[in-house]
Formats: sequence, structure tokens, C-alpha cells
Amino acid sequence: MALTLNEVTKSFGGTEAVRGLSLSIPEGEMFGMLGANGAGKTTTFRMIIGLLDPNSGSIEWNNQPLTYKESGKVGYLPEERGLYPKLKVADQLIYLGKLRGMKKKDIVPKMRYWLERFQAEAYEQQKVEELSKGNQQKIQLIAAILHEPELLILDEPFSGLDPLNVEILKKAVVELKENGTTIIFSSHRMEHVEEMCEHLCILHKGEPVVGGHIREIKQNFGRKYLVIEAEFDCSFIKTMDGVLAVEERANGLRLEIRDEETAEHIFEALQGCGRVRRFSLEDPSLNDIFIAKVGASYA
Ligand SMILES: Nc1ncnc2c1ncn2[C@@H]1O[C@H](COP(=O)(O)OP(=O)(O)OP(=O)(O)O)[C@@H](O)[C@H]1O
Repeated sequence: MALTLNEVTKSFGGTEAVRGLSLSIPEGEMFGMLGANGAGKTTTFRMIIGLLDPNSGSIEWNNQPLTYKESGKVGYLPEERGLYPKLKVADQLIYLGKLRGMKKKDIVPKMRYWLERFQAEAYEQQKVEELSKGNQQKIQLIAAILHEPELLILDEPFSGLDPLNVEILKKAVVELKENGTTIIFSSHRMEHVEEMCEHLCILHKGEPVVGGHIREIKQNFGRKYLVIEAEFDCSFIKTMDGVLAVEERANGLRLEIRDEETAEHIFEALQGCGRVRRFSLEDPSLNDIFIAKVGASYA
């Protein structure tokens, strides 16, 4: 395992921000870290990069403790942005690259490569404060990856980006993973985590409440969902036996059902009523699991 957290605990005064957290993340994996606001994610990231010390437990990178001095090995895109508004993009990236042990002659070509890749080359000589939120986000991501870290922590890397730019950055992040970077990916956008990660952990009040392979987590969740779109009023289905919950959608219904037999009964009941555009039995989404485990107060 590249990164291991062993029974890590961190308190601030009377608040236990992280309680007995154990994780193992293999090298070259993109690992999803989820949790409601205040669940302990940022505290965990700060401990991993050595900015905070745990009260107990240990954190190791390739069997060695990570210290802040080794920041060259780690890239961190924090949720709260940390660029200097008055500095030009190029000066900023050169400064940050040097802080991580790079030489200017190595920084400039890498910086230009990423600026071009993120369609931000026009901003090289602009001050950060003159850039849109989405473009600042791109610069912040470049700052986290410029020095080619072995471990990359991305906290909401796609916030503030339009769908086209999300795709550009997502592709780059997946490529970094494919080239061997170990990535911790944290987001409230469940579909991004679902799409990009194999394993995940859901933190709740400082403790892991769900962990493992996403496919297995879904299978073990034990709930089944049926999506129906019909060209007639099929609301009579909502009260059928075996229907546990109903979500009304713009084009139809999404039902939580007891078992596959219920789906068969519904299928029979729909026969002869008109055209059914969609009838699909689905696994739970990460959103379903998150809401069930963390509470309906958070969606
Ligand atoms: N420096 C600090 N001093 C006191 N309490 C803190 C400090 N940092 C975090 N906490 C507390 O620890 C808990 C976990 O906070 P943390 O920022 O790690 O959560 P998070 O999962 O990153 O939340 P979010 O999704 O809102 O960023 C919260 O109750 C928070 O108030």
C-alpha cells in the first residue's frame, strides 16, 4: 500500500474531528473521500501532508512517515483557494514550483504545457485577481501538479468550472492516475466520484461509516431501484405492493422496490397501458448510499 492511515485520531479542544480512521490506498489508485460538511476530510488531508499532527495513530507513505519537508512528493489542491491575487499567473507558478524544489528552467516548459492543455495560455501574464473563478481554479490545479507529485490530494477540483472545462480537467486527472500518481479525490459531486474512483471512504462525524470497492458497496447496500418512463399516467404503480419509496422525476418515476419480483409485477401491470419508453432495474447510486448513511439532511 502506498498510503496507510492507522487508527488516526485528531481533536481540537473538545471536538474530535477525526476518530480512529484507518485507510489503505494502493499506489496509482484514485481514492474517493466523501463526507458531509464538517465530517473531518480537511483535517485528514492536513494530517496526511504533515501540516497537522495526529493525537494518536500513524500515517505512512511507502512505509515511511510523511513530513512537511517532503512537500515535493505531495500535491494538494485545498478546498479554500490559496493563490496570491496580485501576482501574475507565471510568477505565481514559478514561485510555487521553486518552493517544491524545482528550477525555473524546468518549471516554465511544464507550466506552458499545462496552461495550453487547460486552454489558459492567454492568462500567463495576467494577475490572478483578473481571472474568472473557473480560470483561477485551473491555475490552482496546475500549482498542485506542476512538480509531478507522487501523491495528489484534490479537494473539489472541479468547483466553479463549466461542463466543458470539467471534462478537460477530468481527463488530465485520469491521465495523471494512469501515469502512476496516487490520488485522493474529494467531492460532493457523487457522479464524479462514481465515475473516477474504484475505492472510497465515507466519513461521518470523524469516523468512517462506509469503505471499500464501489461496486461491492453498491451490491452490499441491498436496495434495488426501478426507473420507469411511460407515455401514459402510470402513477397507479406508486401504491403497488413492494414499492418502498417513490421519487418523482420530470420524465417519470424512480422507485425503490423490495425485490426483483416486485419489478416483474410492475412490468405485468404496465402491459396494455401504452408505450413504455424506459423500464430499468438499477443499482443504488452513491447519492442513495450517502444519504442513507450520513442522513437525509444532506443531499
Ligand atoms: N483548527 C481547528 N480548530 C477547531 N476546530 C476545528 C479546526 N479544524 C477543524 N475543526 C473542526 O473539526 C471538524 C472537522 O472539520 P473539517 O474541516 O476537517 O471537515 P470537512 O469534512 O473538511 O468539512 P467541509 O466539507 O465543510 O470542508 C469540524 O467540527 C470543525 O469545526
